[in-house]
Amino acid sequence: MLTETRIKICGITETPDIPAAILAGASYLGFVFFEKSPRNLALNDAAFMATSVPVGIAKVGLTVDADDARLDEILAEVPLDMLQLHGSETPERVAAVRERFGLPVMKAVGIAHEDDLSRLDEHARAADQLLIDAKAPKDAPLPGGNGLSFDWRLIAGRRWSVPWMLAGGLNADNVAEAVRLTGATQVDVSSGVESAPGVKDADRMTAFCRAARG
Ligand SMILES: O=C(O)c1ccccc1NCC(=O)[C@H](O)[C@H](O)COP(=O)(O)O
Repeated sequence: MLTETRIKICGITETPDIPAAILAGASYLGFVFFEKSPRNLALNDAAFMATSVPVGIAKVGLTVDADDARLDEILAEVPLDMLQLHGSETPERVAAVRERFGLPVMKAVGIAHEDDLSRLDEHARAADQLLIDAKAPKDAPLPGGNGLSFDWRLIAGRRWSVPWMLAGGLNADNVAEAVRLTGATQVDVSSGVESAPGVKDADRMTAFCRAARG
């Protein structure tokens, strides 16, 4: 059976990005709560934006090594459907966040070499979904959203016990090949659909979704 590729557009920063991303074909929208990011959202802005997301489109809150107090603060204001943990959270921390906040958790795992793959297995035991991303270089300003890809052959033919999403440096020109090589049924993009860091571009979102679905 053919399944349509599900798409997450991460780093939504403006309210008009929401209908543009949904019209393009996104099923998940990512809201970044990380101060160092050009896509960081103030809680009141995110809360306002969340009101314009229709039911059926998942609002994903991205945090980096956030403690319980920070997650409490975010969730008190912003009605999210899923948390994306994009720092160095352990499987134990992932399990604790699921338990305490009662939301599905997607754990981002950075891949650069074969050695990194064991972390996917460990996190598959704790998280609801995996987000398989490029490992950020040591001197990168951000732990994700850098527009860098990894060698997709590292995960070709591999499967995990939970749903997973391919991320890292995807764009309209390479996503079809990435899906073909890895067998991903879900993909995530941020920089590849921007005209500048933090500025989403409607035409790029449309081209990306079209290419992802072949
Ligand atoms: O987008 C950010 O600014 C960001 C900051 C801190 C951690 C993660 C961040 N973004 C993650 C993503 O947007 C995606 O989930 C993924 O890394 C793909 O990003 P890109 O390579 O830019 O498509």
